[in-house]
This record gives sequence, structure tokens and C-alpha cells, in this order.
Amino acid sequence: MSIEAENLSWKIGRKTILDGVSFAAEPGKIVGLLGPNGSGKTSLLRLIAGLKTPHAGKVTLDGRDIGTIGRRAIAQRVAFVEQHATTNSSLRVIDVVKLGRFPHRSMFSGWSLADDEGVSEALERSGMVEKRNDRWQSLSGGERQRVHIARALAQSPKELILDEPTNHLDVQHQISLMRLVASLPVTSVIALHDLNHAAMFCDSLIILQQGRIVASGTPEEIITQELLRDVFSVDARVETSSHHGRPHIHYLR
Ligand SMILES: Nc1ncnc2c1ncn2[C@@H]1O[C@H](COP(=O)(O)OP(=O)(O)OP(=O)(O)O)[C@@H](O)[C@H]1O
Repeated sequence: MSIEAENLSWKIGRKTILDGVSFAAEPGKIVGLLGPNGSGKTSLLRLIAGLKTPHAGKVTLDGRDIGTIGRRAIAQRVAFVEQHATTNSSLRVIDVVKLGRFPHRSMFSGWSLADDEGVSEALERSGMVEKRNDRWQSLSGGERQRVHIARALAQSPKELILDEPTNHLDVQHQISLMRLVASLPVTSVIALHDLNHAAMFCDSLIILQQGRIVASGTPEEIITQELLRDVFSVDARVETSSHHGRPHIHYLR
């Protein structure tokens, strides 16, 4: 398995945020992490990115405990786009994306052709080529989000972890981001609020509620009227889309 979480528990003070969470992300697949506000999605992503240490259980990358892997070695393979990521506001777009190459460079190596290619490809894929020389502070929320995605792509990750990456994006860019992630030869774990997008693009889904996994499986197995009512407190009907063959949710008024 690319990323595996085994019986993770995590607390803040005396409050249990995650409780006995286990899942496995297969190489090259997209795992969607769903759940209501405050259910623990961001906390779980931070644990699997190695930014926090669980109080119980462990995270492994290709079978190796992430706690035994150095920060630089983690950064060479895991890219994490956080929900409220920010950066130095005077940087230009291209400089932010170049930061993604940092884990791959040593003190002695100069900027290489491979670094340039990585940055150009990341700008291209995220649709930010034309804004490459713009200042960070002049960008819209959605453009900033895309620059962070570009920076993550420039990192050439094996695992891509995204916390609500479509949040600030218009619908065109939401779909193109999900298509982009689906086209990458990487393992992705993505927290999402749009359940239809999750059903359309993810290979498997994990549903968190109050820090526990309450359902996991393929979108077809997971997205049911009962789950939408019990976990998300919405009345909805689920059909198989005749367009893409995945479950499609009709929310009721
Ligand atoms: N620094 C903190 N101190 C106390 N409680 C916290 C802290 N950070 C997070 N929590 C709590 O942990 C729980 C899980 O939060 P988390 O951000 O992981 O949820 P989430 O599913 O990502 O939510 P959202 O969908 O709103 O982004 C919430 O109840 C939150 O209040």
C-alpha cells in the first residue's frame, strides 16, 4: 500500500479528535475523505502527511512507519496542500512554484534542467502559465489555490494530499482540478465537501463522523440515501448517472 493508516487516534488536550481510524490508499488511486464540518478530515490529513504524530496507531508509507522517515525524505514523496495555505505575499507565482523543488535539491546542486521542467509542467497543468510573473498578493483566492496545487505538482510527489482543494474554485476549475488529479500517476487522498464530485472522480471513499470512520468503500457502495440522511443530515435521492455511470445525488428541497 502507498499510504496506510492503522488504528490512528489523536487528541487535543483531553478531547479525542480521531478514534481508531484505519484505511489504505492503493498506489495510483484517489481516496476521497468526506464528512461534516469538524468530523476530523483535516486532522487525519495532517497525520498521514507526517505533520502530526498520532497518540496511538501508525501511518506507513510503502510499509515504513512515517515516524521513522526524515522530514526531507517525506517531502521528496508526499505533497500536502493545506486548506488555508498562504505564502510570502511579495513572491511571484513562479517563485512559489519553485519552492516545490526544494526537497529535491542538495546544498551543492544548482538549479537544474529537471527543476525547470518540473516547474514549467506544474504551471501548465494548473493553468497558471500566464500568471507566472504575477505577485502572490495580486491573485484571487482561486488563483492562489491553483498556485499551491502547482507547487505541490512541482514537488513530483508519489503521494498527493489535498485538503478541500476545490473550495475557492469556480466550477470550470473545480472540474479541471479533479480531472487533473485523476490523470496523475500518484496516490491521492482528498478531503472534499462536494459529494457529487467525490462520487464522480474518487476510486474509493472514506466517511468520517465525529472522528471515526462510519463507512468506506467504492462510491457505489457508500453513497446512499441512508448515509446522506444519517451522516450529512440531508434528504436526497441517489441515482446512477447515465452520463458517467457513477452515483449522482439529487438534493431535495
Ligand atoms: N487547535 C484545536 N483546538 C481544539 N480543537 C480543535 C483544534 N483543531 C481542531 N479542533 C477540533 O477537532 C475537530 C476536527 O477538526 P478538523 O479541522 O480536523 O475537522 P474537518 O472535518 O476538517 O472540518 P471542516 O470540514 O470544517 O474543515 C473539530 O471538532 C475541531 O473543533
